[in-house]
Amino acid sequence: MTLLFLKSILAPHRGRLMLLMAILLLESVITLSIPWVGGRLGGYFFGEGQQMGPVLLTVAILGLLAAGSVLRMVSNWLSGRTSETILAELRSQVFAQLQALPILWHQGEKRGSAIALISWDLVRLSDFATVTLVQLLPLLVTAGGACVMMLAIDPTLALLVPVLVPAFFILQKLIGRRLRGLGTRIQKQNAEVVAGTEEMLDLLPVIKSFHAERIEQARFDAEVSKLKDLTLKETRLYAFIDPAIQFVVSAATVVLLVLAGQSLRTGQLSASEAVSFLMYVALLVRPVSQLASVYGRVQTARGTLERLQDVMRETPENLEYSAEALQTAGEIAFDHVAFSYPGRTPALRKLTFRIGAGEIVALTGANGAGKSTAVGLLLGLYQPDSGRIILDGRDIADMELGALRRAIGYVPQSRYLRNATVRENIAFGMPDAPMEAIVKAARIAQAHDFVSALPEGYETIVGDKGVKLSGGQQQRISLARALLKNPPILILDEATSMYDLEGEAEFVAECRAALAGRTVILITHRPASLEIADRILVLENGTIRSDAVLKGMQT
Ligand SMILES: Nc1ncnc2c1ncn2[C@@H]1O[C@H](COP(=O)(O)OP(=O)(O)OP(=O)(O)O)[C@@H](O)[C@H]1O
Repeated sequence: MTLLFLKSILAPHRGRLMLLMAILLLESVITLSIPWVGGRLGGYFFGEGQQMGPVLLTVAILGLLAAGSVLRMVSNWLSGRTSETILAELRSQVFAQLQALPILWHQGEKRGSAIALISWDLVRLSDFATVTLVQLLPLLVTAGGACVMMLAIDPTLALLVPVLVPAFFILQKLIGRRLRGLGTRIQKQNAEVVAGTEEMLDLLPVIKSFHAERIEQARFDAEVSKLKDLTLKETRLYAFIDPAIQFVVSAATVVLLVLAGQSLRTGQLSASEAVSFLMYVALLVRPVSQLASVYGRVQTARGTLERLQDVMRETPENLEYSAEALQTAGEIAFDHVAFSYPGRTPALRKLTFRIGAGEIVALTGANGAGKSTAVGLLLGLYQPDSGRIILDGRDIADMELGALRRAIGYVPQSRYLRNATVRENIAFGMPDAPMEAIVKAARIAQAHDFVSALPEGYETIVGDKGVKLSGGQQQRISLARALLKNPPILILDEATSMYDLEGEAEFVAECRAALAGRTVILITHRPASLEIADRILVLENGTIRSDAVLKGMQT
């Protein structure tokens, strides 16, 4: 299962990986030929007659070594390049998938795990593919080739094989069993550490004001300590693998040395064969040790692959849309809509109301009454458990999600600003918006005056999440952003809750003209904002408590 998934990830890079493997295989063949030539040279010094003279043999060895080095340079470069390409592609795919996954999926996820996946886990995975996986066959060829050559030189070596192979296998099994699962646990714990850091940065003003640094530090240190313990477990295993394998291989080397010495003494082996044999023994040590760590790395990579697979196999939202689908008059109807968040009591209960095209409706009610949830359903962020939401006579479930969202301008309760200029924040999702339109939207949202007074006006950087602006200023920019989109439907979720009274009054005064011809849902508790509305819908406990038409307002 994981193997198939790995295959699908690597499929686009098969050509490069194959080329890399071919170069490594060639390098293995060259490596394998060196002891053979070395044997001839050694034999010469022991007085054996050789077809080639010592100079030629030395040149041949140097030539082979140089060719090996050149191949290694090429393979290093190609492996690095392929690794970076795979990493960039995987990061892009995971980012796209994370953006397309429903909000509810993200809410069910551990904080920080997505960041850990993109920043850390994927690096391990691309390294695994381009180093560990690609090296596997060349390593086997080098190790196997050395064994075959040794067997050809001295078949008594065959006696060792039944002893060594099971020993190696048992060692691998023992370690592999322990490493399995450890990779996944390390990956999860790493996500906790990332999440802790992220949360601390988010909460820093609160942490400082509550003087909670020590408590937060202790909480973070506990997570780091857990990660350290897990990583140490892994390090201990790797620390054990290498020397253990080295010991097995060295012990075998000693036995082989004795066998070779014995054979040389009895004349079964010629001097050149003995030298070649010893060089093959020496050659065997590195690939066998590396093969041992390949096994460990496979086990840890499995954890990362499973995590990646979990994310990638989730069904993303379909955000494709055609331009024509954007046309809407803006008549909205909720028809017996029910919805519960996972594991919670119903947030909406048979919610039924209608908003005419071009109407301005205030949605009000106590905290937790379900106002934001209703809006979330209209935006297609969540799907109703039962009932229908109808836009211009069509169930939104049958509409293209992208088209639906393009038709709605939404100012959420939280102010989502990015660390960019005021202009870029207002032109969010519309990077080519003309400056006049940006200024016009800012004027209606009562943002223009304060923005103009900023040191660099519309080019002023607002800081992370808009931290260099006041709450009300951030809110004005969020509102300007939604107005710039010029959507047929506008949803303002407490969009003016942080406006000062004057700013709100000015917005309200300009609002009627600015919002004319649009369907507007205002979620608000503020009397001034309620004044803009043609109708007030009061929500209580997930359903409509009252639906009042404000006659005086209908002009
Ligand atoms: N992501 C969520 N997961 C689980 N429950 C949620 C989630 N968001 C809201 N709820 C619950 O759903 C109910 C409705 O919440 P909602 O945010 O829609 O209320 P609201 O009317 O917008 O409140 P407020 O005036 O405080 O903004 C509440 O009981 C709330 O606890």
